[in-house]
Amino acid sequence: MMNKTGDEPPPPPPSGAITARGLTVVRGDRTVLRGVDFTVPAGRITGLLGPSGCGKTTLMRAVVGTQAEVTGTLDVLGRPAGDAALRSRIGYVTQQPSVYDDLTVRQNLDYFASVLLPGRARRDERRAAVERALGDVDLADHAGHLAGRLSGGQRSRVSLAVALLGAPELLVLDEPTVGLDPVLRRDLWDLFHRIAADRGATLLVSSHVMDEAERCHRLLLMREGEILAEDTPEALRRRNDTPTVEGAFLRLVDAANARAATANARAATANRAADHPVPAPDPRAADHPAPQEQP
Ligand SMILES: Nc1ncnc2c1ncn2[C@@H]1O[C@H](COP(=O)(O)OP(=O)(O)OP(=O)(O)O)[C@@H](O)[C@H]1O
Repeated sequence: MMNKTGDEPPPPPPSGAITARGLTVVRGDRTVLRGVDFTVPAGRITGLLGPSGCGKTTLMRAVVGTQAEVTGTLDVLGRPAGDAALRSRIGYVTQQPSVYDDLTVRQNLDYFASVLLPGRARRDERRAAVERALGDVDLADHAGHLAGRLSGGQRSRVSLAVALLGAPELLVLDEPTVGLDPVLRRDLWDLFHRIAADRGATLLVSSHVMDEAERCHRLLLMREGEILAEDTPEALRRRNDTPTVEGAFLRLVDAANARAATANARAATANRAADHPVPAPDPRAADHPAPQEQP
């Protein structure tokens, strides 16, 4: 209830950059996310890990506000997900690099900067944003190269540079390292860490490669539309008594499967009982009570 006298302080903002409670998403006839709860802390790199099809992209789309049929509570940077005020505060890189192959790296950035920071009055701001983004992703030396002639890793970095143009507080990166060789993957992860450390930005990065888990400050482990666990890699390894996050994930999957099997067995027993109910007592029996057992 609002306090009309204004003598009560406003509620504190949620502690995480992202807080989800009972988040549910239906796509077509499928419930893809099933009432999930999670928190993404500010200024850290959170890895969203799980097998293909478990709902990582759907969760990210809900966070950036492009997903329909979302229910539950989802706060992003202190506002409800999808709020118009969040648009310039979030950078989103989809799985498909969204760059124009027939433009140079700089032309791509100039174009997206003109959409993000329109108008003559902002020309200097645009130039500065483009230079900063080129430097952030270490592509200043390739600014004049056609995007279509770049390697996969360089194209990924152009997509990332586009997302960095508006200096977003939250970066949502959907499988940014997929298809890259180990050296390029390591370089990109180093870049993510620099962005988090230098800018204090929050990163939510999805992957289905478990060894990338070790590079994150914190993890959300997903499976079949549910969050199996959220914690640091170290805590997940320790708690599940395994040397790798992959081992922890497999143990959590086994435990979830065992719980599901128990629940299914209980439901089957209840259904059988419903199909073969115990007959109601015959009211006539009350007139002729069964003989009592004698001690
Ligand atoms: N437009 C859609 N309509 C109906 N179902 C969809 C749609 N898009 C995705 N799905 C389903 O939602 C589920 C989750 O998909 P999602 O893309 O979120 O998974 P993911 O974990 O990101 O997978 P990947 O790692 O392969 O990208 C999948 O079973 C998929 O078939």
